[in-house]
Amino acid sequence: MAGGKIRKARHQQQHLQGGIPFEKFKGQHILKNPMLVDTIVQKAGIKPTDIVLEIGPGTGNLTKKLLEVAKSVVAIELDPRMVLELNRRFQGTPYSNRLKISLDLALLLLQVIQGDVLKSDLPYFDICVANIPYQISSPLTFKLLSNSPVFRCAVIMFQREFAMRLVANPGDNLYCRLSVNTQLLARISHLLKVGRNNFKPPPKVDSSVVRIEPRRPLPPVSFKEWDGLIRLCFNRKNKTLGSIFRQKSVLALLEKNYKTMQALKQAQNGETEEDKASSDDLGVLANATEDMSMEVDSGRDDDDEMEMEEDDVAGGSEKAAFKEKVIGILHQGDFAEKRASKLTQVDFLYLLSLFNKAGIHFC
Ligand SMILES: C[S@@+](CC[C@H](N)C(=O)[O-])C[C@H]1O[C@@H](n2cnc3c(N)ncnc32)[C@H](O)[C@@H]1O
Repeated sequence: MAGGKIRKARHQQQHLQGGIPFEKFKGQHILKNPMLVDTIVQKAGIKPTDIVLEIGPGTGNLTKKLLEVAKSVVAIELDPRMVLELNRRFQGTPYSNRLKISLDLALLLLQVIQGDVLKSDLPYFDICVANIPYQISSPLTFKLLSNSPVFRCAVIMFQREFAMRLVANPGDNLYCRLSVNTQLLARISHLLKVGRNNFKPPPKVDSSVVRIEPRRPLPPVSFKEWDGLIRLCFNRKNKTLGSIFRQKSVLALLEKNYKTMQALKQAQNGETEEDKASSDDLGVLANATEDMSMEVDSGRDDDDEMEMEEDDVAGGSEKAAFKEKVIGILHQGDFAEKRASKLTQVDFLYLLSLFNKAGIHFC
């Protein structure tokens, strides 16, 4: 019993830095390998004129190196104990002029902001460098990508599997809605594999550092439309698109959207809808709290049951005609026998344009 208590105390002791016990639910895994910190900072390509955004500075191991190469660092940290530790660590050092720490959010001079990055307005930054808590990976990525003004690049540590999903190509096992959506908005490259022993305490998973460079201009597509199509296609990514688009529920949704759009057009006296990527569209992304990171194919094998057959259709000539229209579009682009798991960005853009031209929308 006493031995158990001692073991427990030793175990907790391992997880202390500067007297702070780390809290796993806040993703507190501190970088303990200085060479790794140097490599991340070097790969980020920071210029002396850059303002760097760091998310989750923790006890400041990465912050210290960032301050050596950047013009300034703005850090957003959830845990007030860490903010105090940063304060303690940098006060009275040559860095303290460059990293002004204060809990007073009213002052514009603040460069460490205490708060939840997902709920904070992001300050201006040229480049983001961060070892983040993995549980916010997906919403944080889309929050950054919807940020305006656009930043030059983000160099971020993610859980390895999340990183591999970000960079996955058509045909890869991990190619998914997350890959297609992020690659629409950014160029993404894998920089570095990081083993779990580089952290204190070590997480249960391996990690990777990834570079994210926002695309500008954005492809001329409404993100809401795009994500509507991608979500449908990747719900069962290994099924043919013909099979997905024959499902009753899919046809019913598209027909409803189609009729709404027709009615709107009539109301607007024949005005045409233009599908542009607008800041409004990206605003949708910023509010996306859903996590699309680990979505998997629903794996259902019930295509035949779900499909809408002609004689199945109640009062159905209108519905049958709509189904024919949808399947016609798939054939027109040679998509009926293809699967989302193998389609490229260009394929999806073309498919969306065919649907939209026919007045069929996904949101
Ligand atoms: C993986 S640790 C990284 C610490 C430090 N950057 C390092 O590399 O040693 C993640 C940090 O993010 C902070 N954090 C967790 N959730 C956050 C959130 N929603 N917004 C801002 N910071 C958060 C944690 O308190 C923790 O300090």
